[in-house]
Amino acid sequence: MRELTIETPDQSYPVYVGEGALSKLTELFAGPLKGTTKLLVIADELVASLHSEALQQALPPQLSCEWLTVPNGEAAKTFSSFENCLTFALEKGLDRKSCILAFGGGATGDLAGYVAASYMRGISFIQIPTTILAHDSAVGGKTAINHPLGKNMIGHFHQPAAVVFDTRFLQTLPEQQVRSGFAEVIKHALIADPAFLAELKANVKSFKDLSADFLAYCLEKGIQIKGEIVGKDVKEQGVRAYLNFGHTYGHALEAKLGYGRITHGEAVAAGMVFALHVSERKAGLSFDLKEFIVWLKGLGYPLDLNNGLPFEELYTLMARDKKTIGETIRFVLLQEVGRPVMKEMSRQELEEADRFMREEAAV
Ligand SMILES: NC(=O)c1ccc[n+]([C@@H]2O[C@H](COP(=O)([O-])OP(=O)(O)OC[C@H]3O[C@@H](n4cnc5c(N)ncnc54)[C@H](O)[C@@H]3O)[C@@H](O)[C@H]2O)c1
Ligand SMILES: O=C(O)C(=O)C[C@@H](O)[C@H](O)[C@H](O)COP(=O)(O)O
Ligand SMILES: [Zn+2]
Repeated sequence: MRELTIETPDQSYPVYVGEGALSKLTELFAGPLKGTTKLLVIADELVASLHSEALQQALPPQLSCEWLTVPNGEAAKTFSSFENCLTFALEKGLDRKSCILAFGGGATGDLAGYVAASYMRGISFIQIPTTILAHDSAVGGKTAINHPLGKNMIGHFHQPAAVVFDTRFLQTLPEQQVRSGFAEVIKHALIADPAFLAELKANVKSFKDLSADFLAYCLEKGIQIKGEIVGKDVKEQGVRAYLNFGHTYGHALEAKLGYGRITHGEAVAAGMVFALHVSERKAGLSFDLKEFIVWLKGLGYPLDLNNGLPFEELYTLMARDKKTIGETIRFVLLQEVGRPVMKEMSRQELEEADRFMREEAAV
């Protein structure tokens, strides 16, 4: 197990990552979180059915603990689910010294983090992620639920007190979720580290033979890259937006197709191909996009997600992206691998890239 630290100007917190990380929970409640009155575990229902015993055994026995399961996956990030969590917390008498434990993937983490950010104007929470993708979502304090008109539109920045990432949970992840999580690993490599991208391409030809050691290395790398960026710009006034590479188009696909119909990582993978294509035209990127697409397809990423979707509707959704200022849609592009830049996009440029996805990337 490794300990990484996320340092922001206002706070710093540990990320424990590796086999057995759960054992850190007792230390946390004897140390920085001493004085906690009550725990509330908000758990993905599927994750609870697979792994609740392991978490139960790792919790400090002296603390009273309530459990609430929420729908698995994206269905957790709704207004009604948010309200249920708050009602449950009130009924069970959580106070300002209580602590929420988010147990599941990014969807549960985003929901539970938002509940923690909102309850009594903010109580502490710990992320206990169970997916590969959550090496991204559990770090950095973005919490949110979805709105039918846009992904993650309602939320807060609220940093966890700690991230306890026990990689033993990953053993039960289905391949589609491994693929989804790896899209964010690839994103971290693309925006920050060409050598890491080369390692990924050389070592990951299929998700079936991914070694536990290489996976652990990828998770640490991703967390380090993300942590460094978040530390410079917690509330996304500047460089943090680079972590949104591939997300403007990706989020539009997720919203249009219906949250949870495709995985977040699948949407981001398509969004990255879209953004790389634009980067070649607009940001001077020199990149073998064809080879990259072949690699992604070989790994099973579907790149035809816009099939049958009118561009007009994707455009409306992209225009509502959080990076949009006034009428101007802004995209994160790459000048080189590891050198992102923000650019304003015209409707014509977006339409051309959407056509590229339909006619070239997908075939
Ligand atoms: N806050 C952030 O910075 C941030 C970053 C990236 C993504 N996100 C958000 O995270 C969400 C995606 O997260 P995710 O990919 O973890 O998806 P998820 O939470 O929807 O989980 C995916 C599926 O895997 C199942 N699952 C989770 N852990 C499992 C395990 N150990 N074994 C078997 N099944 C398991 C879940 O029940 C679910 O069906 C999206 O909503 C996305 O917007 C947030
Ligand atoms: O942490 C960030 O900043 C990111 O952009 C990470 C993304 O992978 C993540 O999907 C995030 O939730 C997207 O943020 P949003 O502000 O576009 O909703
Ligand atoms: Zn993401």
